[in-house]
Amino acid sequence: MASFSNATSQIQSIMSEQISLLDLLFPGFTPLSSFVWPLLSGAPSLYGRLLCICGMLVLIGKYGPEYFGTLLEAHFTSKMEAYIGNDTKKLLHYSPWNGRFYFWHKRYLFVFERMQTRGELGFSREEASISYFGRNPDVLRQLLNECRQHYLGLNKRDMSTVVLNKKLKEMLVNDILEFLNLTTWKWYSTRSIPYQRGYLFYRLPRTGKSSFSLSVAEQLNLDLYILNIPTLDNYSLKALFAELSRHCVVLLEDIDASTSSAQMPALKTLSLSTLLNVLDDIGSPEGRVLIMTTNHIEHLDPALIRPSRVDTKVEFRLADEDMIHQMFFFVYDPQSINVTGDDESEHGVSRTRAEKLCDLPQLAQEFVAKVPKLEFSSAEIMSLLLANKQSPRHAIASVDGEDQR
Ligand SMILES: Nc1ncnc2c1ncn2[C@@H]1O[C@H](COP(=O)(O)OP(=O)(O)OP(=O)(O)O)[C@@H](O)[C@H]1O
Repeated sequence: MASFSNATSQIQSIMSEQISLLDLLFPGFTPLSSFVWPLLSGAPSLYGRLLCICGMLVLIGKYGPEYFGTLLEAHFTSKMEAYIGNDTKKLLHYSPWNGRFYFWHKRYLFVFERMQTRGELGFSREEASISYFGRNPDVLRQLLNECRQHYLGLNKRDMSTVVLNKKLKEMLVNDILEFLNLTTWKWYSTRSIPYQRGYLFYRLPRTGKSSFSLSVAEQLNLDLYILNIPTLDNYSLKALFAELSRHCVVLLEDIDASTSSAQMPALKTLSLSTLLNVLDDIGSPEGRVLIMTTNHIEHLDPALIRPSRVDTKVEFRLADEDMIHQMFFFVYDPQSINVTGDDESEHGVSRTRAEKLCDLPQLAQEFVAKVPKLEFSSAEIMSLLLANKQSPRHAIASVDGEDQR
């Protein structure tokens, strides 16, 4: 026992020299150790000491991970924080979520955290942060740049890849272009009319409503905000609209969810009156192109789509002759035809590229003639063509199940 006490007092004296250094790394080390050492060295019996050690281990087990986690975060990680909605110069897909997860990227360990906090006056606000275990802020910057590039790419959609009836597409693009014209802006401002334009894309699912909206923003180089109505509440919608940038496209998807609570009763805390107020807010940024989409126009409250809020209603229909024709050429675009593909040789005779291109208009006609008009969505026809992307003949054959392959 005496040797144990001597050893502990020696350790104590060595430790005291290094204490100031440990205190730098572990704040609170001195008061804790000055409390623990007397217990360990002065307890009356071995059992007493063992009891103290067990007590300490329990305490460390309970509070240690959190304490060391906080220490790690404070001293050994770099962190970037953002309030949701404070960056108006980027594409934004808004889907509220709370939680934290760890991930590896390029040999670094990162933590992504998203939380909802109560700000002043009790308003909730969302914060997001990314930390990594290391002290070089460039690593975080690189990660964010990569995420941004990836995200921008995800929401890019070239207008030529969205097949709509030619006349309808032209009408829509011209309408938006005219709205964004400087002369139009002057016209609105001299008459003190809010410089905003609203569209409702409605009717059938999988007909390209969202894809076309993305392509409008891409084509006209406008900031795009995609808001999914079922995931929004009153506060987040207001906060988002307050942060919109000038000249932007706001895509409100599944707008019927704002007037019907049948879909997600648990999540739905967005009221129609808030939505209407936000849309009418005269403080909204100028040049806002609002696009609402729905597959159930009959469920919409008439107030939501009255003329001052929605200027143009566009019905997205099933594929007509013109669209089927366009889709055929889109998939078998001459530039992308595989000229060496086996399926392109007939009766064992290999055919030249020029010969195949000559056939395309004829094949397109056959395909258009076979596909029933206004019966299939663009997505359905596209998927049939893509399944036979190496061979237009197989696509034609598979329209009515004639494909013998
Ligand atoms: N007109 C089209 N041109 C090209 N691709 C299309 C077209 N319509 C649909 N697609 C394809 O089908 C998929 C669904 O399209 P999209 O989400 O744009 O349709 P939507 O009308 O918005 O559907 P929903 O109402 O179900 O949200 C996408 O992968 C898209 O590429």
